[in-house]
Amino acid sequence: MPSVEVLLTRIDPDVPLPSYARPGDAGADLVTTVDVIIAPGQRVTVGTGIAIALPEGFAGFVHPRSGLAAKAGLSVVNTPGTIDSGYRGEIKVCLINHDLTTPISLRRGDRVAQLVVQRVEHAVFREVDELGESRRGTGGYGSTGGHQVLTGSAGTED
Ligand SMILES: O=c1ccn([C@H]2C[C@H](O)[C@@H](COP(=O)(O)OP(=O)(O)OP(=O)(O)O)O2)c(=O)[nH]1
Ligand SMILES: [Mg+2]
Repeated sequence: MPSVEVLLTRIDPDVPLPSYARPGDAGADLVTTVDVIIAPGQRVTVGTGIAIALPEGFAGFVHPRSGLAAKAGLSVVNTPGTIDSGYRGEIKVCLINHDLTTPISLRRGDRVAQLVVQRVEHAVFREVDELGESRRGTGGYGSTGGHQVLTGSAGTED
């Protein structure tokens, strides 16, 4: 796995640094600095205890962890959260409990999300009269099929 040095300071000196659980992992796990109970449907923003300085041309993306998502319904409201290279504040995670009935109890130090560091580029937006043709054209939102239409539909019509 290629690597990039990311400068880091600990806002909270007692929480572990972000770490990759396995050698090929894309995401470094982030912990909550606070104990919190998230009621069904509720959201809460927690600190991770760290601040970073990403090199120019990189961004961090805060993703949920699939295990907690599947087992408990825990996710990130703005998934993935975007950490700009110029941001020097504490990385925070806006967690949500998607479970309809059961609260989620988190303890300080629990790994609640994961940070994926990626190269990014700025687009130079150039307005033109027409866009080039493509096989997909304007088709989207299920235009290729592959799913059953469920009852109680909400969303776009086809
Ligand atoms: O999950 C997240 C998302 C964002 N941030 C921090 C880092 C990011 O660089 C900054 C701004 O994020 P974003 O651009 O998504 O939020 P905004 O609502 O557009 O705020 P701003 O007006 O400050 O850009 O907030 C986090 O700590 N956690
Ligand atoms: Mg912004």
